[in-house]
Amino acid sequence: MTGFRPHVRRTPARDRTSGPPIRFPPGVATVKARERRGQEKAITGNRLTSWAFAEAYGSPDAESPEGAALRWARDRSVEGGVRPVSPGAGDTLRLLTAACGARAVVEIGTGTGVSGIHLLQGMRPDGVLTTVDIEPERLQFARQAFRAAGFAANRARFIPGHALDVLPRLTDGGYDLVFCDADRLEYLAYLAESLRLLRPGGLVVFAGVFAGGRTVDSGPQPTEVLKLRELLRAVRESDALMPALLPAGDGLLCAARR
Ligand SMILES: C[S@@+](CC[C@H](N)C(=O)[O-])C[C@H]1O[C@@H](n2cnc3c(N)ncnc32)[C@H](O)[C@@H]1O
Repeated sequence: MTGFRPHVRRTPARDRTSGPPIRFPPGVATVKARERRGQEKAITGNRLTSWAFAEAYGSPDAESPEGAALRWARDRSVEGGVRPVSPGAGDTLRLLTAACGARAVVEIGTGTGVSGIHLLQGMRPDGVLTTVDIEPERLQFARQAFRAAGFAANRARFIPGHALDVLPRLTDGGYDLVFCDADRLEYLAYLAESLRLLRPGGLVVFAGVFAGGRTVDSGPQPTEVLKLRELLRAVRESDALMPALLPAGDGLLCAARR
C-alpha cells in the first residue's frame, strides 16, 4: 500500500491534544496478541458481511415494476458487457438525488439504464434526467427500462454522442447533480464540465473510483488508475468542492459544489 500516497490533511496540534481521551470498549485494550489476531479475522469477516448487507439493503422487491425493470436492465448490461452500478451504489444515487431535491440531473454513461432508474427514483416527480451515451443501442435499452419502471417519457432526455462533445452544449449552472460513469480517462474533463454545469450546492458523483482495489494497490497500474488517483487528489484539493469518498459499490466519489 505504498504506491498511492494521498495527501493527508493534518489536524492542528492543539485539536489533537485538547479533545476528550479515546475510550475503547471494555476489553479491547487488554486482549493478548493471539486473541487479537483471531478478533481481526472476525472483524474483517464481519466487515465483508456488513458490506454485503449494505449492498442488498435498499433493493426493491424483485416483483415490483421497478425491481423487474432493474433486473431486466442488469441482464441487458451483462449481455452487452457493460458494468452497471451495484445495488448499494444505486441506493446512494437515489438518496443523493432525493436529498438535494434534484429536478435536473446529468448522467454521463447511461449504459442500459440501471443507474438512471435509481437517479429518477430520487428526483422530484417533475425532474428530468439528461443522460448521455456514445452507444445508441444502450440508450434504447435504457429508454425501455425507464418505461418499464413506470417513468413517463418526458422524465428523460437521451443524448447519443461522445460526452465531451455533448456536455459543452448543456446549460451553465442548470443542474443539481452530475453523475459520471463513462470513460475513466476522461473523468478530469468531466469534473471541469461538472463545475460549470452545477448550481452552487449541487453534487458531482464519480462511479468506480476504487477500480476494483487497484487505486490503492502499490503494484504497477494502467493509465486509467493513475487518472483516477489524479481525480481523487484534484477533488480533495479543490477549493470549489466539499468531498466524501463513499465505499458503495466500486467506490463513489461525491462532492458538493460550494
Ligand atoms: C459503466 S457503463 C455505465 C453504466 C450505467 N451508468 C449503469 O449503472 O447502468 C459506461 C457507459 O459509458 C459509455 N461511454 C463510454 N465512453 C463514453 C464517452 N466518451 N461518452 C459517452 N459515453 C461513453 C459506454 O457506452 C457505457 O454504456
